[in-house]
Amino acid sequence: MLPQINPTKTNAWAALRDHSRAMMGERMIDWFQADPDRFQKFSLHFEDILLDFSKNLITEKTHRLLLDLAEQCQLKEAIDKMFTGDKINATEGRAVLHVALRNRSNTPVVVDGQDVMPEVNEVLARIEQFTDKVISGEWKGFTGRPITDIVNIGIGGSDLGPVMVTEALKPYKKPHLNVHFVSNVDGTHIAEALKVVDPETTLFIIASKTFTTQETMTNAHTAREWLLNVAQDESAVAKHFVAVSTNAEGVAKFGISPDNMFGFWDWVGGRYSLWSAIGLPIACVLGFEHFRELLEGAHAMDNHFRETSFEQNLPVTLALLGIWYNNFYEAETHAILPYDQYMHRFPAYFQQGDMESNGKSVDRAGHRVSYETGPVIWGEPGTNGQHAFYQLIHQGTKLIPCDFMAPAQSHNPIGEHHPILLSNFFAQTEALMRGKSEDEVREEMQKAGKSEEEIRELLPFRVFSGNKPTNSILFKMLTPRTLGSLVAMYEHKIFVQGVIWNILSFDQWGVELGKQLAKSILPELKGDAHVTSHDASTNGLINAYKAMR
Ligand SMILES: O=P(O)(O)OC[C@H]1O[C@@H](O)[C@H](O)[C@@H](O)[C@@H]1O
Repeated sequence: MLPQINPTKTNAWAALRDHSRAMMGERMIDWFQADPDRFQKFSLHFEDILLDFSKNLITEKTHRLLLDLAEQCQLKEAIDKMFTGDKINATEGRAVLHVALRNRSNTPVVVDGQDVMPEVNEVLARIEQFTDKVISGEWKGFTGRPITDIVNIGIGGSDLGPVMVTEALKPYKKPHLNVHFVSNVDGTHIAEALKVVDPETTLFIIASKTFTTQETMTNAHTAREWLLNVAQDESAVAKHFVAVSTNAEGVAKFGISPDNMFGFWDWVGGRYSLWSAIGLPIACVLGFEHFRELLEGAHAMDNHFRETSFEQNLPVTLALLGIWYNNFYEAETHAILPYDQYMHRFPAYFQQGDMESNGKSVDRAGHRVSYETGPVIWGEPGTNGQHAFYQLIHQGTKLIPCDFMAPAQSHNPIGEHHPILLSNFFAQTEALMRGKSEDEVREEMQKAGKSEEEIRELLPFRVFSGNKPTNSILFKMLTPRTLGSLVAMYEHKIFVQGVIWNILSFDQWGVELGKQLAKSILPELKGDAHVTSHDASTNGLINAYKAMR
């Protein structure tokens, strides 16, 4: 169990509250002018990753107080508990050990008196054997042809991680294998996927921790029918379907033999599962060697997180900065803005990672919290975002802390593309920090020959207040290892924030109610009977649907 400390009752919180008041009106640009070492003081390195957090609304005092908060909330003890298999997912009575899945040092990790590493290694070895067979063409479909297409059927954590990683690491993809992802229960999703694949050469991976998820089971049955429609022989299922799950019974019931099942364990949370057999599509299309490098990168970040002082610790630093804005500046959202097209699903991945983890309003004792917890996470790749929503970040009324991420080297160094992309990456954080004063706008307009009247009219619209906080995360190149480290960095950031907010980050009861109600509504949609069992709005909508269909 994690310690239960109300963060608002700590001395550090009170000090931060006073300090935040004293900080009103302070400007980052002045701090940069006053201190030539600000960048050195507020930047950290980890392998090929540089985190520059100097463009934040913090002084050395703020930093110290935030570090005090981490100490006073017993973060160190909490980290040790996670890594040593304590059942910190209290409402489900489970350990939280995605770190064991990528524990490349292979040191024992004990849960309920048993080292989990032999089992972890065994599944990894099976993944390697299987992916080698698929990639080499040794694995054949029901007519003896090798696999050309992999369709992963899963949703939430059983989809978002593999989608994000296979997109991010596309340069490492095996050219003769295509991967498709079907998650939505909307028939359109599977229909469109099936249009472009051939039943003789398609392998379906049914990925579901529980193997009961309605969307996944519905899509899996549709895929099975589609295959059997052509194959006309039940034995084809074994050649075209494999499962990734913790539910062996459910998998067998679906008709997939245990030989074609890759297991994982209840101590792997859905949104932390890409490192487990849920990563099977990743290993299949990138090759096991690249999947292993991804795990190694994450493991290196795990070691950094566990062993480095909070002051030098990347995930802890990101987490504390997030708390600073969330709890002392009333920021409600946080943007993740990768300047890398391959990372286009990275913000969506951490929407689940962060919001499903820290979107909680009761503390670890079950009492309603009196302070803000997890922010809304959102974002799009740069530079697209610049031409869409950056207007609000620059000139809107809301404070939006942003993480800007970019690789120094592109996998596609075509012409001037990468320098242009990076010039935007650097320019945006500079613009957000500096802003543009009235004097600067006036001077610029005068130089452009504008009349005094024009200047007076337009000036307020052309001013940028600046002083907007950003982190810049610059890394050498988007390799499997670096991606593994970046993902683990954000996972640990989420963990640190959950610890400090005294909430439980590893359950997700909030997704249950809608599922329950949908189950009771589904039978009501059959037939023409007028529905009256709900509130007036829900009844009205269901009856309108029945009249329209
Ligand atoms: O892997 P499963 O069991 O099909 O679950 C998929 C998703 O189901 C959702 O209900 C959960 O909120 C997610 O955390 C989970 O990843």
